[in-house]
Amino acid sequence: MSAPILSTRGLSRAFHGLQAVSNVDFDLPPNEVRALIGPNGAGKTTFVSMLIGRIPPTGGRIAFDGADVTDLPAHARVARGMAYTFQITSVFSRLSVHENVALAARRRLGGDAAAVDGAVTQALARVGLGDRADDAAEDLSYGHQRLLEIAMGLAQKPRLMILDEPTQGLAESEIAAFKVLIRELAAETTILLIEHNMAVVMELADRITVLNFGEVLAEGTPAEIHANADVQAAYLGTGGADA
Ligand SMILES: Nc1ncnc2c1ncn2[C@@H]1O[C@H](COP(=O)(O)OP(=O)(O)OP(=O)(O)O)[C@@H](O)[C@H]1O
Repeated sequence: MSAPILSTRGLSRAFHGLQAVSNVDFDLPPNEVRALIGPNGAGKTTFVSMLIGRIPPTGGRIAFDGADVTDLPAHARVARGMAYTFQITSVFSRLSVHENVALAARRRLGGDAAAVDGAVTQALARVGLGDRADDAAEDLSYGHQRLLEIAMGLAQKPRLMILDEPTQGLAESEIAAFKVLIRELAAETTILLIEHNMAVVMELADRITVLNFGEVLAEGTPAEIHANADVQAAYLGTGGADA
C-alpha cells in the first residue's frame, strides 16, 4: 500500500467533558474514495473539522502528505492541497458563479488572470455549470450550488478533497450526475466523503470508515461494512441509518 496522504494518530476532541472524537487512528491512501459514515452525533463533523483546521484537537496528531499539519491554520492546509466543501457555506451568493470559482483559483494561481480564467472554465465544465458562469450564485438551485462548491474545490487542484454531505438536497437525477463526477475525480485526487445516503456510499466508496460514539467502529470495503454486525447494531441502536 502506498504511503497514506492523510493520517491521524490518537486524534481526539472533547467538548466540556463530552468526548466527541476519541483516539482515532486513520490512514487514507492516495487516490482512494473513502466514505466516513456513522449515526448522528458519531463525531464525523468534529473529526473533519480537525482535519481541515477549523477546530483544534484536544489530543493526537494529523499528518498530510508526509508532514505534521496539526498546528497549521486552515489556509495553510488548503495551500498544501486540502480542499473541503461545507454545505455551501463558502459560496458568496451575490457574486457570479465564475467569480466564486475565480476566488478559489486565485488561492493557487495568484494574480495570473489568464491562468485563473482557464482554471475557472475547466472547473465549471467538469461539474456541468459552464453555461451558468455569468449567473449570480444565489440564482442557482440548491443542487447546483453544491456543484459550484465542488468546482471551487477543483479549481484548487487539491490532493485531497473532503466532501461533507455533498448529495444532501440533490434530486435523484442530480445524484446520478454527482456519482459520475466523483468517479472521474477519483482518477486524479483522493476523496473523503461524509455521506448519509447509503446507496451513494455503497456505490462510490473503495473503503468505508464507521465512527460511533467518537471511535472507529469498523473499517472495510462496502461489502464488509454491509455485513458487519457491529455496524448494523450501531445504526439500529439510533433508529437506523438516516439514508
Ligand atoms: N461545538 C460543540 N460544542 C459542544 N458539543 C459539540 C460541539 N460540536 C459537536 N458537539 C457534540 O459532539 C458530538 C459529535 O458531533 P458531530 O457533529 O461531530 O457528529 P456527526 O457525526 O457529524 O453528526 P451528524 O451526522 O448529525 O452531523 C455530538 O454529541 C455533538 O453534540
